[in-house]
Amino acid sequence: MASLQFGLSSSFASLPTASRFRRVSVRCSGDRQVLFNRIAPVYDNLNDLLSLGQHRVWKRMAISWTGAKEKDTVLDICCGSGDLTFLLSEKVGPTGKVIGVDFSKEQLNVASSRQNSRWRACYESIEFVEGDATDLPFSNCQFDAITMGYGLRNVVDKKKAMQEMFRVLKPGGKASILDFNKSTKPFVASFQEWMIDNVVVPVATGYGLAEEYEYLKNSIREFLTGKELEELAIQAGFSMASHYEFSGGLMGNLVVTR
Ligand SMILES: C/C(=C\Cc1cc(O)c2ccccc2c1O)CCC[C@H](C)CCC[C@H](C)CCCC(C)C
Ligand SMILES: C[S@@+](CC[C@H](N)C(=O)[O-])C[C@H]1O[C@@H](n2cnc3c(N)ncnc32)[C@H](O)[C@@H]1O
Repeated sequence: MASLQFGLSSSFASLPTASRFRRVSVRCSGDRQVLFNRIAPVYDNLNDLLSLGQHRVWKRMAISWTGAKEKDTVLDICCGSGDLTFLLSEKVGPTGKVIGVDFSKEQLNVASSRQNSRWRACYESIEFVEGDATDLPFSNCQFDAITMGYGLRNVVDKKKAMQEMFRVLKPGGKASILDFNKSTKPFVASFQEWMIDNVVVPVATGYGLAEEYEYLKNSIREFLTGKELEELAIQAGFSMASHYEFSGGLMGNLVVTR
């Protein structure tokens, strides 16, 4: 039975469109919540189109790094429309438990309707919950593994999000954090920005979402490098942290062990 719990309310969702955005300057958490609500109806299609389907490969890699197995209880933070949540449920099976958490009601609605529209025994073990990555509505040491795909970069308080991941993971549990890589190589960083300016934004403009996708470039500029992410994880208490770059350095995955 599909399940969707709503714990928070978006005080920004009812604002008129004109007051929701100022060009590319998406700074506070409420603005980001509005942004992800707005892109929800086209988010999955655009990911397939812009990455030429590659994001599915990156997500499978992220899942394999969690070490999740049958019967585990696992969490997908910033689950959005649920790609990683569904993949996790295939790993833990119908006897496991999977929770997808996100603060965008519209993304959760897409995730929930995907859960209802394609039945698989393992999808019965999924629960979607509305909540904030910096204040997770779960008790300490509850999860065997965690995923977070393209989430951490969008969270305003990244240190708090990392501390929350540490708190809810069981000792020995792993979190796998997939995102754009903030490369230290000037050529890679320039190519990434070129792709966003010349491919991503023009395509998104066709969907009336130019500003929402322009935000990507600044969010990567303001993100942490692989080394800085490893340091943040160690400061949050994790015993091991390794960051891997792939797809020519465009993408990265941080793997941390509690
Ligand atoms: C996975 C993709 C986007 C996720 C995504 C993440 C965000 O934080 C957003 C924030 C605001 C709006 C939208 C998003 C969002 O969609 C798609 C990524 C596509 C890449 C920009 C382009 C990838 C190019 C390639 C096809 C890879 C080529 C690899 C080659 C080996 C060099
Ligand atoms: C780019 S999407 C990624 C969705 C999905 N994980 C994927 O890989 O396709 C980022 C998601 O993070 C969510 N998000 C951003 N900040 C958040 C926060 N502080 N708490 C909960 N969710 C958040 C957004 O609502 C959005 O659904």
